[in-house]
Amino acid sequence: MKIAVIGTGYVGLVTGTCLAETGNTVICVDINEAKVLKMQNGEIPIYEPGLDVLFLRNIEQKRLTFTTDLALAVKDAQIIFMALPTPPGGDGAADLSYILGAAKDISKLVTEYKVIVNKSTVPVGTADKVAAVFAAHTDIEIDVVSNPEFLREGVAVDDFMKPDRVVIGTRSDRAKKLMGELYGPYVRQGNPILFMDEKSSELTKYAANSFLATKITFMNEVANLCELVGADVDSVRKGIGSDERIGKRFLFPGIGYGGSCFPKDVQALAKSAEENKYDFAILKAVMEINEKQKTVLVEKVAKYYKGDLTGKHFALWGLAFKPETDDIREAPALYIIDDLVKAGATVTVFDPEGMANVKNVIGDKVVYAENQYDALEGADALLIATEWSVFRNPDFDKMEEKLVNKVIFDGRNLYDLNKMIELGYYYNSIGRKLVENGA
Ligand SMILES: NC(=O)C1=CN([C@@H]2O[C@H](COP(=O)(O)OP(=O)(O)OC[C@H]3O[C@@H](n4cnc5c(N)ncnc54)[C@H](O)[C@@H]3O)[C@@H](O)[C@H]2O)C=CC1
Ligand SMILES: O=C(O)[C@H]1O[C@H](OP(=O)(O)OP(=O)(O)OC[C@H]2O[C@@H](n3ccc(=O)[nH]c3=O)[C@H](O)[C@@H]2O)[C@H](O)[C@@H](O)[C@@H]1O
Repeated sequence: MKIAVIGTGYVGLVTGTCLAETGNTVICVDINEAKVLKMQNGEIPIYEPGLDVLFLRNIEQKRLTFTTDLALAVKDAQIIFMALPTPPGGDGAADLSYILGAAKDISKLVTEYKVIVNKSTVPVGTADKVAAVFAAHTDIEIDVVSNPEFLREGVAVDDFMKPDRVVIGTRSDRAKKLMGELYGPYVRQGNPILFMDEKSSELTKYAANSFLATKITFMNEVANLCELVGADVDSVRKGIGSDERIGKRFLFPGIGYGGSCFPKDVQALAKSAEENKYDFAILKAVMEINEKQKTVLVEKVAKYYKGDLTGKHFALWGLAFKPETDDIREAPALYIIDDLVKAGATVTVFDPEGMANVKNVIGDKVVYAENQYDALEGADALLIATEWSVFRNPDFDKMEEKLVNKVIFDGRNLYDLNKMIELGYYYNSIGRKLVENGA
């Protein structure tokens, strides 16, 4: 099939590349000229494991092309995907200006039937709004379909190629048929395509993200309680996760959920409820608790230094909001840096992929180390904000040579408590026993 994808961010580029991989001809459009030029030259603009191989192969086989020319992309496309930003507006509701603006631009270019697919995360009713934009500018028949994306950064290719489910919101049989054909290759293992109406599809996306954010938040609360009562959150996590009704995944406590989606989507769903005069109380609690959770690591640090961090120097491992991505949007590490610097401390950071993006945002607020061990040079303590694999089994001898004190504040529970006792560390993690003085 001939496909156009508008927006080549984390979702658009993965969507375009993976659709090309199953034999479709895909043209991707972006307004960022520098980015498009890069991609035309075979350079991938984001770090996403496994995507580079597919990206290059499909460019080489001429199934995947890039342009800034919307008219060129729209011309032959049977299906047009919009994978555009939906950031929070001033009031927390999703800002639809990218979507509605692109819809208007596309509506002026269509000359025959097309399926317009909204892949961005958008509030209930957006498909109707997009359809209204088209109706205002063209008489050509189109169908607007809601097809939310559930991929996770870091494993996006796998999530797209083998999705748990594909959700397609449309009441048009013609659009249903085309979308069903397009997604056929991705559901061969029996994972379902769930057809539903547009509104249910739009709400499914927000409900999924908000449910997952709630699950994490619940565990963060359990972890905080574990510390107070002397229980171990790892044991509790396994204890409840073995119950299939609860499930093992997304039960890891930490320093608050971050990223470009959970924070904005929970907020947008709460706003949507409010607009419909519904008090979605649990979402308000989730947001409030998550704000608090972002501060727990620095609070532990402050307590250890009796409230005075002036002149202290810290190493921070992990900047990306999660491992295996260079995405730093709403990364807990950024809040930690802010709090430490405000308290008069200095920070040296290391992240395998997120350093360039952080430098663009906060410049020389911190020192950037060449590798994880250099980051420890002269540090009073190490803080861990992201669970990259390279941090899981480090060379503790090397660490000891560089760290001024054997002190670790771990926001991701990477190390075994007995090992920390054996190595003689002060080790403060989330929801687990505090290790100090070899016990
Ligand atoms: N990042 C993720 O893991 C996921 C994101 N989503 C949703 O997908 C949507 C897109 O998210 P991301 O890919 O993360 O965004 P992004 O910010 O990474 O990418 C958006 C891209 O759209 C381009 N763009 C902006 N206006 C344009 C226009 N008028 N024409 C062409 N290109 C334009 C930007 O230059 C940028 O390259 C959002 O609604 C998000 O909530 C859904 C599932 C996963
Ligand atoms: O709509 C989106 O953008 C996407 O949002 C999340 O994906 P993503 O943000 O890439 O990453 P997750 O793995 O979900 O992690 C989100 C945040 O939750 C945190 N988290 C996750 C799992 C866990 O057990 N504990 C925990 O604190 C992570 O550290 C991270 O800060 C969802 O998992 C995807 O299904 C969805 O498509």
